[in-house]
Amino acid sequence: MPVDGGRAPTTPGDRRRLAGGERRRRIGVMGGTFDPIHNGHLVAANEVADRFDLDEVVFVPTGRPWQKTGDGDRPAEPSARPVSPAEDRYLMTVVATAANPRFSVSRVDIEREGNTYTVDTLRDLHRIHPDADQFFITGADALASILTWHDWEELFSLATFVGVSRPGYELGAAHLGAHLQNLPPDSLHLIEVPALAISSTDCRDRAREGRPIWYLVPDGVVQYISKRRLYRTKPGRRGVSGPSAHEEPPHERPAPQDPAPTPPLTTRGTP
Ligand SMILES: Nc1ncnc2c1ncn2[C@@H]1O[C@H](COP(=O)(O)OP(=O)(O)OP(=O)(O)O)[C@@H](O)[C@H]1O
Ligand SMILES: O=C(O)c1ccc[n+]([C@@H]2O[C@H](COP(=O)([O-])O)[C@@H](O)[C@H]2O)c1
Repeated sequence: MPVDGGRAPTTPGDRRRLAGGERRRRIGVMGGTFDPIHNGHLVAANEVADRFDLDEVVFVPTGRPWQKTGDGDRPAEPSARPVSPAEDRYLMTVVATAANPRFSVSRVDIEREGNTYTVDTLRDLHRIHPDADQFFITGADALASILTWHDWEELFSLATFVGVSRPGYELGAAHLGAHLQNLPPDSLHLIEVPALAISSTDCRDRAREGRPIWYLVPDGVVQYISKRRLYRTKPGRRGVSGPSAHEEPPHERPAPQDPAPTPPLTTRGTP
C-alpha cells in the first residue's frame, strides 16, 4: 500500500456527507502508554488532524498495556516492563495537550479493568460520541504488530486506521497481506509526518540519568516529571504485570543527582 501523498482521499464519512448533506464529526483517537507523552506523539496527532480535517483528537492513555507489561495471566515476556501509574501518565497527557483546543484526553482505558484492548477503546468512544467517525492513529511500529492485537479483525469496522511514519521503522501494510483485500476500501491510510526521533524509552533513560528532556517533551511535562520524581530508578524487567508495580512513593526515592534546571522562557504560542 502506498503512502498517501497529499490530503487524505475520500473516507466513509466523506461519502456520507456527499450523500446526505450534513457532515459527520470526525474524531482522531491517539492511543498510547504515554510514559511519558512526547513531542513525537503531539506532532503525529496534529498532522493527522490537519490532513484528515478532524474536529478533535482524543488522546487515550492505556490502562494496562498488556504487550508492554505482560498480560497478567501468562509469564511476562523478557521485554516486559512495569509502567508508571496511570494517573501520572494521564496527568502528563492533560498537561501536554491543554493548550490545543482540538486536543482532549479520555480516561476510558484507565478506568476499564484488565488489559487494554483497542477494540474496547473504540467501542467505548463510539458510545460517548455516537455521531462521530473515528480515525485511530498509530505509529509505524505499533501498526507492524496489529495482527497480534486482541480481536484485531473487528478493529477496521470501528475506525479508519491511520498509520504514521516514525524514524527507525518501516511504514507499510504488507504484513496485513490478504487480510487487506477483505477490508472495506479506505480502512487504512499511511501518511508521512515530520520525523521526530523521540521515544518515551529515551525520555525515561534521560530523566533517570539526569540528562535533558527539554524540547523532547512539552515544558509542563518536564516539570511534572521533576515534581513527581518519575523515572529516577531503573524498573525491574521480569515478572511484573501490574501497570504501576515499580513505582515507589515519591518520598522513598533517592534525591536527584542534579537539581532540575529552571525552565527557560519560551515564546511559543498555542499550536
Ligand atoms: N516519534 C514518533 N513518531 C510517530 N509516532 C510515534 C512516535 N513515538 C510514538 N509514536 C506512536 O504513538 C503511539 C503511542 O506510543 P507510546 O506511548 O508507546 O510511545 P513510545 O515512544 O513508542 O514508547 P516506548 O519507548 O516506551 O515504547 C504508538 O502508536 C507509537 O507508534
Ligand atoms: O488491542 C490490543 O491488543 C493492543 C495491543 C497493543 C497495543 N494496542 C494499542 O496501541 C496503542 C499504542 O500502544 P503502545 O503499547 O505502543 O503504547 C494503544 O492505544 C494500545 O492500547 C492495542
